[in-house]
Amino acid sequence: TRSTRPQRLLKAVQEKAMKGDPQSVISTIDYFCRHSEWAMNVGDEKGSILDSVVCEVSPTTALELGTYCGYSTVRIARLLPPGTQLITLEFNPAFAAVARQVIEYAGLHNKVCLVEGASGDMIPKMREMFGIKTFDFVFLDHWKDRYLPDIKLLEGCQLLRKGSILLADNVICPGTPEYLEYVRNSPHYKSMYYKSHLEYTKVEDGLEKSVFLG
Ligand SMILES: O=C(CSCCNC(=O)c1cc(-c2ccc(F)cc2)cc(O)c1O)c1ccc(O)c(O)c1
Ligand SMILES: [Mg+2]
Repeated sequence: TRSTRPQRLLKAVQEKAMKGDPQSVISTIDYFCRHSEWAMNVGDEKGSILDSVVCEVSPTTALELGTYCGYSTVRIARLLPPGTQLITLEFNPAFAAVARQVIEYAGLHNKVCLVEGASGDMIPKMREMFGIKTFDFVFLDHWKDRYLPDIKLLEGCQLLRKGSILLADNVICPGTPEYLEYVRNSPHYKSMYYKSHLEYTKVEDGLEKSVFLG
């Protein structure tokens, strides 16, 4: 049967990237998505903004919602010091299977814990599963209509603390209107928009960074 796009992306990584070298995994995926097949990774342009926010926050506990092929997982984990933990949640088992191999190929499996499941089910289990008190950093990149319910769930489960940083992908394209309206108008968040482009295209998109004020 025909291979899937994530499988073809993984093959490109295994054939062209340097094993154990996160930057070469990132560059290989970006090249594949620009020159072979577009894929919904955060990409290099928004990825640089993601890098700068991760470096600024230097989180000890981080959560990613929506792993896909593991591209942003590798981007985040490569910047985390030893002893820190990135938990990444993926709903789709086929995506998760590819992501595990991309993360492993980059040599970052000791910093990342990939959990398969729906965010709505898994977020309430985070504390008991991982001994997490609160998340310093959350990257939202999963189903766009899950962004708002999931941050309300994070608040409800006391998994955010004063100063926790949320960074949301695709707030323009495909768009997350309810989420944007909430974080930009809620007294519990201070929000700012980083204008950019949809990965590998000239279409406008951007990242929204929101600080939880408690
Ligand atoms: O990860 C998933 C599956 S949905 C993939 C989300 N991402 C997108 O849909 C996505 C889409 C586009 C895009 C596609 C076509 C266009 F024409 C334009 C833009 C770009 C992106 O950057 C994206 O991130 C998940 C679901 C539930 C869970 O509870 C969970 O934990 C995870
Ligand atoms: Mg995205």
